Amino acid sequence: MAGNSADFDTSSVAINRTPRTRTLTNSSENEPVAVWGRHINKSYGKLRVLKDLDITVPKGCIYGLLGPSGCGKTTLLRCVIGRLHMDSGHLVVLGDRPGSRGHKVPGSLVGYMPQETALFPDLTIAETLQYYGRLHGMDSDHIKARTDFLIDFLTLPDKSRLVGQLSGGQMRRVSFCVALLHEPELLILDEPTVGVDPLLRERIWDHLINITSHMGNHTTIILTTHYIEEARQAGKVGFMRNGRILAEENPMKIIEKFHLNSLESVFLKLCEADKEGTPPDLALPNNQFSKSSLNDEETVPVCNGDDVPLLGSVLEPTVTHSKWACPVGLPSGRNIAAQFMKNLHIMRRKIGFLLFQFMLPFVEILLFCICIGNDPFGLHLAIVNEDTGGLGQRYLQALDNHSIIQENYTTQGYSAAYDSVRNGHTWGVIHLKANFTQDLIERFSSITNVSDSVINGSSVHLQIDSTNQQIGFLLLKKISDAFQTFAGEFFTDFKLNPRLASLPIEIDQPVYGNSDATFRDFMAPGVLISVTFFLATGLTTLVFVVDKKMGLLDRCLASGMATFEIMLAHMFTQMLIVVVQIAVLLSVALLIFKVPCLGPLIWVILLLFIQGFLGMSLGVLYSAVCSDENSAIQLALGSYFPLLLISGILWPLEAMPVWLRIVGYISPMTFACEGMRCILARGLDITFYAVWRGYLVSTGWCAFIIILGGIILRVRE
Ligand SMILES: Nc1ncnc2c1ncn2[C@@H]1O[C@H](COP(=O)(O)OP(=O)(O)OP(=O)(O)O)[C@@H](O)[C@H]1O
Repeated sequence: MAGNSADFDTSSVAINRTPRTRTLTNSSENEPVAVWGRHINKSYGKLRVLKDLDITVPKGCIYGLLGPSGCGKTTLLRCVIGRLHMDSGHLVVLGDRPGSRGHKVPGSLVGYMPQETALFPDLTIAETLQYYGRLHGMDSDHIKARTDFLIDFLTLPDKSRLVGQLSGGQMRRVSFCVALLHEPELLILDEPTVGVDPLLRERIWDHLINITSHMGNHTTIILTTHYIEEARQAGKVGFMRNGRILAEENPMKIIEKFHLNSLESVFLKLCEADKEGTPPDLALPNNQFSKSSLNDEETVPVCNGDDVPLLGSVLEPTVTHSKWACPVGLPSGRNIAAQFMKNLHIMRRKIGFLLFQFMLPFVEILLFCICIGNDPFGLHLAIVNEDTGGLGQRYLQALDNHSIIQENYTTQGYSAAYDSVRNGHTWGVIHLKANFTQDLIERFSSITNVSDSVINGSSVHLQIDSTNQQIGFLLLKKISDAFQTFAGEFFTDFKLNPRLASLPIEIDQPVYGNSDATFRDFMAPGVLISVTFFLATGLTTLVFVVDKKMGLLDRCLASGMATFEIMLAHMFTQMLIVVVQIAVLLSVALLIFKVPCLGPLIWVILLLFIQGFLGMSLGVLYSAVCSDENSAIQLALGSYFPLLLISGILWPLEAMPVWLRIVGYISPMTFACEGMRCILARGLDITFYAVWRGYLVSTGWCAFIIILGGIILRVRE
């Protein structure tokens, strides 16, 4: 690669420019440099992990990063691949700052093998490599050839085996394959030989030496290892302690310099010297970029080529919060497609989960249609009929026998009937007094001169248990309906107009809906919206949480994917499930239970589709906010009921206090629910304000939540 490049002389460094990367060279030896870092600082909260660290990794070299557990090796590597942002310092990787716009670090210039396995257990080995190959823009033939080679080289089992069924060591080797797959210029391997048998470890080292020595300076490798002596095979080792690199040198040279016989002894010696605060006579040999040399003249070297001045921009002042320096670019179709295909493979393996997802809306809407909206029936009422004239009995015969089961307490008396209500055996008492017939005749015949006692004696006396409002309403309605029927017949007998028995209120045909509308008709639009919304939320609530925990998210991002692309791909995949869920919901509600749909079905489907998308966005937001499954599930469950209550789905919004109504109006489902009600029950289409407002607000919420989720994910990275 270097051979193809045009050289630029600088006062302190030489820069080679190639189509893939810009190369920084160490001026004293004219040695091209792959990674160059100075004064790197990084803290996690109050914990200072990297402390003014310097590192120089020559191109085409194997660099062994050695140090005790917790000294900051992984943190440094994650800074190098652009997955962590330094608090301050200068870092140049393959000619530019990691994470800078257009630079494929993180991305295809790097192959990253993290410490944890970070593989999708539901993919086969071949699918795993195919996924990462696609992310790196490799064509199918190339991916296949590399897959066959790597499987053979790392003695992996058949490529159709599921990753989740491999042993720990085999998984680590697959993880190693992923890093090697696209033959990147920089390989970052965090403990590549852990859990690998000595024979294979030797082969791995041979391969690493092979790819660094037989391809010019094309490939540079930085690796960490706990087997300190295996790093003798590296071209350069860096001894790290307490967030600093104590020394960098060729392993054999450093052993010689200290007159010791192992790297371990050298490291001990360096640590002792560091503890005593007297650095051994070794500090960063041949390093022209050491702290002392970072004076003004050298930090901004002049580029005398006619191309982009490189180091001037590279060595800008301290980098802080560079995550804001590179705003989200346009999502890449290739990345989204790769992620989408990967998600489809995983989904295919989870048939049980899929069936469950399709059964859920079926069961929910079925139960709703069966359980909600029907009139209660078989309600026991205690009857005390002391009337002997016959009209009392005639009235009781007018009662709806399906709704009310009459229990005769006439002989036991009123107090026994009352006790039956108190004991919960009946819902109320109907009491007809002894003179009911005579008093009623007098009431109707001498309407101008009726005494209170006649009115009292001719009334149906009712005492009910009103703890259940719906049952109370129904009993009152049935008992008064029965009276009107009975009185109408009574008037007919006397050749009078039966309508005299009715209240003097004429109820005409409703403008919208019908006079026998049920509570189900009121709730159905909201239930369709809320079931779609919450099922979709459930689908995505855990996606990032699980990926984050397993290190999968980190690896995808290190491969050049943007969080936004992962989000979109997840939503596209889950949308397939949501579409089926909507189909199930509508089929059951409209076809089986004949929930009225007077408006165009297409608008119903579209509104549910948007609500599904909105639900998924909310799930993604929960997933972005939470770092473990428990908190994500708690958040999703905790928000379910409040959202349902303030959206006017269970009870009209008009019944809420005004201040809460405002909250209700801005909640994500309220206007959608209103819009849905207008389409289903009123037969309106999208040209009506109450309908298009539902689409507009839902779409606005989608955009807001996706952007917020994207920002939170990016900040939390
Ligand atoms: N995300 C994080 N938040 C807070 N502290 C962290 C985080 N990641 C790492 N640390 C802390 O930073 C220090 C350095 O961690 P790091 O993983 O870089 O060490 P390491 O040298 O790679 O260790 P090992 O060899 O065991 O992997 C440790 O004390 C670790 O607990």
